[in-house]
Amino acid sequence: MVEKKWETRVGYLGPEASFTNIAAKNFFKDGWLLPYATIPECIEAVSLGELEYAVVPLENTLEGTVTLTIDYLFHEADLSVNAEILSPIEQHLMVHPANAEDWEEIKDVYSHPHALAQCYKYLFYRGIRQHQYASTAAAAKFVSENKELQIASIGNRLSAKKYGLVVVQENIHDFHKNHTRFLVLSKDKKILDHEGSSKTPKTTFMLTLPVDDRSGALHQVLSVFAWRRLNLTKIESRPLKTGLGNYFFVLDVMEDESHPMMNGAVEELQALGCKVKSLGTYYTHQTPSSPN
Ligand SMILES: O=C(O)C(=O)Cc1ccccc1
Repeated sequence: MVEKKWETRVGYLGPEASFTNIAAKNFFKDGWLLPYATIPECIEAVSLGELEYAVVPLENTLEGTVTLTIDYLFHEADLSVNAEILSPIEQHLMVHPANAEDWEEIKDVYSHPHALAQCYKYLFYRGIRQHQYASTAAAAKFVSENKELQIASIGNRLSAKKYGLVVVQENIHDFHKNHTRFLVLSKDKKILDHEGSSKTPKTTFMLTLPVDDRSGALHQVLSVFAWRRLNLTKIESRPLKTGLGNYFFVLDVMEDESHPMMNGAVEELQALGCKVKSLGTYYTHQTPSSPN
């Protein structure tokens, strides 16, 4: 492969034509985009210095957090968020052209767990079995290579085109307001400003509560933000993996981490006995719906 030294190396959850690929292409118009088979491999490539940036899915309106991403960022990696990309998501059912006529007979469908979950009602009422794949595009590729299995995949129109599949049912996601939030990650704390980005700073914190298990600890954490009028747009708990009842929290705050109120909030949280880590401040970039 010819090395394109002058370009920014950007990894994404691949293969080509995944939703993540479309989001990454929209944000890094001149980047050298490199597909990775899994989210951890993509994140790891940034940690190892093989890539400057990784683009990975974080959260979806219908199915919530991509736990693999958030858990890997907490437990395994030390990266910062430089931007978030919001993309409208439409899920289509696609099959190999050889199975297009009898597509209604198909009983097995492959896709990323979040894509399957976004179409839960559609699949459930038709008695279709779900099979998880690392990404929607990887599932489309698998379907294209296995026409004798009479299977379908769920994903975007570009992946159908790329892997030679036929869309047999459009927009099968259960709710219409379907968006996915992708993160742009790197080793450095910085805001990647993009033409058309929101310019509204958002900061993501990860924190653990004091170890003494005192009652009202989470209430104290929330009040640190509340009295400073720092607006939280998300709080989520995830297992610390050290025992039942032990969690870390992810908080999104609509402010720049260098703001004096944010410095004060972090200091107060530490004084309460919390361990706090900021993943950095970033802007939001919205993309149009998936290309055809
Ligand atoms: O990028 C993809 O294609 C993925 O499989 C992750 C995903 C799944 C569902 C919606 C958006 C991204």
